[in-house]
Amino acid sequence: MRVFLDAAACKQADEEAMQRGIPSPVLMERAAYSVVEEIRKREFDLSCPVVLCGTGNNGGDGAAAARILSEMGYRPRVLLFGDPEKYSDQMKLQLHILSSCPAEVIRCSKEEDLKACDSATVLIDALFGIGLHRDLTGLFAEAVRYVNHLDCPVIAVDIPSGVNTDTGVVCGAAIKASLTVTFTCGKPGLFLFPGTVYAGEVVIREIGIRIPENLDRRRKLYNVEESDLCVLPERDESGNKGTFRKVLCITGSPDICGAAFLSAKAALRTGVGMVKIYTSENNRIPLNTLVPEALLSVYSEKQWEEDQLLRDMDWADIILVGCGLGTGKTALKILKTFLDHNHKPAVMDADALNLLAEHRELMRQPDFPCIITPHIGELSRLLEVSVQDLKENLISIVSRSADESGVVFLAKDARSVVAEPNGRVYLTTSGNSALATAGSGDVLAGITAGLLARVPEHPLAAAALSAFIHGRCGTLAAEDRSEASVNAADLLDYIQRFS
Ligand SMILES: NC(=O)C1=CN([C@@H]2O[C@H](COP(=O)(O)OP(=O)(O)OC[C@H]3O[C@@H](n4cnc5c(N)ncnc54)[C@H](O)[C@@H]3O)[C@@H](O)[C@H]2O)[C@@H](O)CC1
Ligand SMILES: [K+]
Repeated sequence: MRVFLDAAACKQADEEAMQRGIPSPVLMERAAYSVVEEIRKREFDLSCPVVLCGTGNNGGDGAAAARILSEMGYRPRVLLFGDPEKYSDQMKLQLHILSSCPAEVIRCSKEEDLKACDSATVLIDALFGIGLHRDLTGLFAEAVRYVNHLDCPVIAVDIPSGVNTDTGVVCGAAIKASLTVTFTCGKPGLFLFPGTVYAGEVVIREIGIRIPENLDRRRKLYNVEESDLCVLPERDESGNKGTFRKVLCITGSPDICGAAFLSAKAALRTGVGMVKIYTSENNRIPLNTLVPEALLSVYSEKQWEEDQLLRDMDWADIILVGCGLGTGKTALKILKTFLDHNHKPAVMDADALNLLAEHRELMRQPDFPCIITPHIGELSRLLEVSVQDLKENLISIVSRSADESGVVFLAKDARSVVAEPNGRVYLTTSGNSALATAGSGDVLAGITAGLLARVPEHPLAAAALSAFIHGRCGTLAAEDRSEASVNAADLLDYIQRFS
């Protein structure tokens, strides 16, 4: 499991390191040295390294890196930006040490000064790090645009200047780096879009700063790695299909069958013992053909009976509701019955959430372990928050909503966010654009229900691991095909690697 910290948590970690007695210049020396090491490892042409320094400690890292390069025999050129009166103490100290080294230092005060970057063979971006707190304007923004047109490797120190550490949002303009050397741990902005595109390759370097124990839980994000799959229980060699639990999929509708197929098949591939699909009678023949392994319980729109659904719910250990369910009158009756009577761990997806958004009187804290799996559009309707706002503040909105609603959120986006009420928040980085295809969400819902069947008492683990597995399936499928040509049904073939 990796951990990402937001800007405030990084500052707290820095301060605690200094309180433990590690002086700031020591931390800065390690930070700068690790940047130089990563650059040298890649054998870039170092005949003309150019370093852009801002006024804060990120600039101090840049100045220290320039000094280390000059001590190694290179001839760096250092471009200083911003008002010298605003230099941080560490920046002043680093400039003082640099003054006795054979490095060319240029103070940039106008656009024309940017031409000093033209001969760069490697460019080190140390304008702003985690201390960025407003949009780039004036010469800072000009410098960023200028650098982004140069044809040389660009190495960002800690984070590409202009990228918001917590959200990945570009603040006016941002450096497009080929490599980012970041310190201590990942920052969300390096993995969220669009920041991740600006960061290029991300290397995390230890510099002797510990992750604080007493962090506000919203400041710390968890990131699933393959090794975390070990939390899933071993499969019982002597088990029967009952051992591996029964999932009821309340999915599909008179006009939609594919969602019922994809979610049921994904649950089966994840290791569920038995799947029953409760669906419209129109889907009987195609589902019998597509998923012969699943039991079917079909209803007629004209003669819908609550008792049949209640019996099926009673049969199940885990319930998945919503994929392709529709939002008509029968779908609403089905959802009401589910909400009124369910006590089993459940996953709510797609139309179950759309119906909730339309019939807000149905919303209440569930008294069963519940995961909801909305995409951004569904989340926007459910929370009555704009898509733009969600895109820019997904982590904070989702974690707050999980606290307020008492359900585990798996908010699907290019980087999915999983949050449990008053608990951990996960950021998923395993996906790619292959997952942005119709039916992909149904596969995810099925995997989530399948994992919930394995760890019914741990909905957070089920949600976080399913987002990870789904993302990995997208990556593996794209390796065999291409990101553009992967279809949702293709993802089913890769679930087995993780089951
Ligand atoms: N002990 C520490 O604190 C360490 C800090 N380190 C480096 O220090 C960085 C953080 O340093 P700081 O907190 O000084 O912050 P930054 O160096 O990121 O920048 C802050 C400075 O930029 C100004 N500023 C912010 N946004 C601006 C904008 N849009 N336009 C113009 N000026 C703007 C601020 O007023 C401040 O003067 C880290 O990212 C990392 O690179 C590393 O050396 C590791 C140790
Ligand atoms: K930077």
